[in-house]
Amino acid sequence: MNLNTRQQQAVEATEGRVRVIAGAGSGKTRVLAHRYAFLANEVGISPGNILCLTFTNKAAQEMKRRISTMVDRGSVNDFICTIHSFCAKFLRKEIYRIGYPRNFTIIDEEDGKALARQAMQEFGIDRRKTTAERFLKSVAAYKGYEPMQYIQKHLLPCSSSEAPDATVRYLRLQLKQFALDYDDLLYFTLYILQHFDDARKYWTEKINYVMVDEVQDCTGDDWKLLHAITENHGNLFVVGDPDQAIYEWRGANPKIFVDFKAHTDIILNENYRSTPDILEVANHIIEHNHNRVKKELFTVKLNERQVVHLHAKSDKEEAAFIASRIDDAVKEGMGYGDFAILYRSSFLSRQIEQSLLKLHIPYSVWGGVRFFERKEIKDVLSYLRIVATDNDDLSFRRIINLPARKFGDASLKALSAIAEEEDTSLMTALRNHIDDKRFSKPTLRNFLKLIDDARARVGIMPVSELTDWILKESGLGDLYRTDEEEERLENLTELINSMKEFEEGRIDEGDADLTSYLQEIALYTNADRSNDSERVRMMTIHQSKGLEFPEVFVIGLTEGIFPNHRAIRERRQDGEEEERRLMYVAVTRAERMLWLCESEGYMNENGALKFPSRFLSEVPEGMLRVEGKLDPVLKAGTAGLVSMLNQELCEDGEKPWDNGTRVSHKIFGEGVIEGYDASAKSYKVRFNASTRNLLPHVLTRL
Ligand SMILES: Nc1ncnc2c1ncn2[C@@H]1O[C@H](COP(=O)(O)OP(=O)(O)OP(=O)(O)O)[C@@H](O)[C@H]1O
Repeated sequence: MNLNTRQQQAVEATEGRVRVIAGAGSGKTRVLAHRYAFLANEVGISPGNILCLTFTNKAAQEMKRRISTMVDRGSVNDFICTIHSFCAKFLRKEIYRIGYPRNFTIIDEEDGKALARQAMQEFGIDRRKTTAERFLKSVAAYKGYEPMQYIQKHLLPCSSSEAPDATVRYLRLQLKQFALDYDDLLYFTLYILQHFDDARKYWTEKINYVMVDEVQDCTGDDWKLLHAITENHGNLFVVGDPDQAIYEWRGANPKIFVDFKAHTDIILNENYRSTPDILEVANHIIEHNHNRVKKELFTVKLNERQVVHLHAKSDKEEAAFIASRIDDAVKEGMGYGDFAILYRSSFLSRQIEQSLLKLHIPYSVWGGVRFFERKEIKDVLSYLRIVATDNDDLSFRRIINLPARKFGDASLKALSAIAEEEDTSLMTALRNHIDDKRFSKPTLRNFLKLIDDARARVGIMPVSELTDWILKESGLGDLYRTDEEEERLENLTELINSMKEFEEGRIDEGDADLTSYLQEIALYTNADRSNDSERVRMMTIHQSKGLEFPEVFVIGLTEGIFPNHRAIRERRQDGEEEERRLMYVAVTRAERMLWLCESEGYMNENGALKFPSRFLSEVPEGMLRVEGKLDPVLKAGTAGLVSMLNQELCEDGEKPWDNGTRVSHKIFGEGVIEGYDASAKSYKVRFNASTRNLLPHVLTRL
């Protein structure tokens, strides 16, 4: 099977709780795929009883592809997916229990923002003060605080009122459309598992084996679901790498993985991806983290080219160097797809893009604007959503005047008032009041007819054909053709291609209907769809997770940018360590050649001089070949900047004790603080007989 002893052991450890701590490039994807095949082929478990969870949709597709080469075709099923898409599948079957229709909608971040804006506007929240994004964060915190209570209180259709504020209003808008965001998918699934015995019995008996990839990036709620779903059989196999935990800032909790009590523990530390030099750089950097499970990666591969520290005089020069290196290498026989350019923050891509364009090097930016978040894609999907259900007010608002139907703000306001009063959706209100003279226009009648005609075609036409039909009949296609934005038409063609792929994938299951498509698509991101084998790939390091490339450039390695000082200021040591893990992820993406790039100049943020990242100094002298003229003064500059930041954090962290705090001193006895001198960092302490100014280290707080 082409596995090493430990990998083999992991594959065959099928029963109970198994934890695999897998270093970068140590073959965890391979282990997961083989384990699935082992369960299906050797142990004889039906794939319908195995749940294999990946971090992204793209990873799920890749996993399916790998597994399909090892098992019968019928064995690759829908239970190889992300946690959120598992929840969507679960809810499609079970959500009726709490009064929701099976064709509930899933709202992504953009949809959420639109709802947020509406709620904020109604409650007069100034959008210059609170952005929709920030508002949504507070909603998420509200939900996450007591998810079960929040569902009962706000999201069950029978739920009763609470004095409305913007958050409550937002939740009502969600309920009105039966719309679930990503958090809700998880919470609703947990809710049903906890509150409906027969549902719990069915699912926990059905799922005999659960395997989870990238488990270090699971949140506490994800873990709750893993425990709930394995309650019956107890077979939970988790794979992850604490050194690659890069989503703590978003609520992931890698500590749960580190503390997980398994029946079987396996460590994979043989790396098959990178050359020894690259690994050594990675090992040296990650060693600087204190909170980690120590594991040293090794490889039997041979070195090819030394890792380079590229130092340029300006970011323009840095970009030009990279473009010309790629150009030369391609002339010597490498492919554009062999290169990846990784960065901490997306603004760093612009300069490189310009240089690549200059040399006519094909490239793609992953996640610039995510494919399914582009305007034209969302417009078409909104049409499809309205065809699927009248309840979707968001989609209605988006398309009712697209193309123009003489339905402006005033009409929308009038219709909204009616819908609110009658407690129906905008679409239903329009249907019921089409004879009202405010709405009785041929354009609007045509719109209703278009939607009804499309609805009659659902189930007869595949989704791809239906979409094509809507583009023609609605006039949307023409609109984009006159838009002069070539890209939009290309994207629409690509959307229809994606639908065809979806239909082909589902042909055996008879599950390629419009609702399933819309639910699936709501979970997609741009990274899920690109076929970039002939292009240089540019992406943030977060997006590079799980990928590998022969040659990698990590750009913008400037202290402050990477590690990002904002992250460190906000989360102190945790922030610094997560930045370092991000660096570790970046370095370990490279197979044969690695460039660590930075340049001189000034920071955008504050105009200060740029200095090389501390991560570069964490690699022992001589291990990196320096390209460019690196003045030793710059290194000293980095050290100065780091210590200044530490100093700042230290001072911030030492909040002085309040006046009145009781303390004791070896000689003077007990006393009470009466003041603090920030410049001397000393306290004024009153003792029985006198007052003294003393430094904190001689005082003990009582
Ligand atoms: N036993 C093996 N023999 C040969 N090659 C292997 C073996 N195991 C894994 N590989 C190869 O090593 C590379 C890394 O494997 P894989 O992508 O599964 O690693 P990973 O642990 O998921 O990495 P990361 O966590 O860094 O994303 C792949 O190219 C894979 O084919």
